[in-house]
Amino acid sequence: MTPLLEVSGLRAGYGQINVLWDVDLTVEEGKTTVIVGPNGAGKTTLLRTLMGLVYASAGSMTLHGQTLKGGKTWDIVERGMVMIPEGRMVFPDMSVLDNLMMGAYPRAGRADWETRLERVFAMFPRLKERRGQMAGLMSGGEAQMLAMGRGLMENPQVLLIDEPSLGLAPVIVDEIFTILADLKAQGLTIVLVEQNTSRALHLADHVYLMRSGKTILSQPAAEVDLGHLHDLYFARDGGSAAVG
Ligand SMILES: Nc1ncnc2c1ncn2[C@@H]1O[C@H](COP(=O)(O)OP(=O)(O)OP(=O)(O)O)[C@@H](O)[C@H]1O
Repeated sequence: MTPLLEVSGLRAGYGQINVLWDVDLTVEEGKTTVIVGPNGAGKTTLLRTLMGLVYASAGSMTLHGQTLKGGKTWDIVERGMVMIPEGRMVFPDMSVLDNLMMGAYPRAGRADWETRLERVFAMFPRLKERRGQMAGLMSGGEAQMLAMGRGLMENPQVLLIDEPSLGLAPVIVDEIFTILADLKAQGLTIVLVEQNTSRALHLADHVYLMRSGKTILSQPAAEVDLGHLHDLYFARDGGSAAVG
């Protein structure tokens, strides 16, 4: 069976700086793929390249067997792939409800948006309570939930989510991971970038470790030896970016 998302020999970067070096990644439908790796390994760059936000200079990336290369972000969202970026990028001067409705603008998000809004409110009751509040006034955890809710309003088949637990209190992290587990149980395909390795491993079907712009380990989650993963994670080596 063709994987839902397949990346092979991917190179990408910013201007003259190459960050990703021959990255390979296979994401099976309905599975949760977790990407871990130290700061600067290129995890965010990989997600941004998949979404057409960073230029891919070599290699291939396909969604449902069709190339993503050269695709516009808007079109990639229409094709069912949605990214929830790191840093809870919400529109601070818009209400919670208007932020959520931004997710209903792409064509993929327009059909049945009322049903999806109800589902998002059921998943995140706090967003329902605060639907009239300006998003800029929300706590970090609420803003993360809003960013996730907006992504879900886009009706994704594949959800790319970048460090959702970053800087949040443990109790909020628990909530976020419970929601991710629910989404997984509903059959959503998830690609999760996370520094909280042990939490992420509980959710994962497959794990990739990235270092210095390369995927240096690819393993079914059930086979991952956490000690070995940590050794690879913290091993000393050179920098992550090079002029290429
Ligand atoms: N807009 C940019 N312009 C130039 N270099 C960038 C840009 N964004 C990221 N980089 C560089 O690309 C490399 C990989 O960064 P990236 O954010 O992808 O790593 P990461 O694994 O997601 O790290 P973190 O866990 O800290 O978020 C870093 O060396 C970073 O400085």
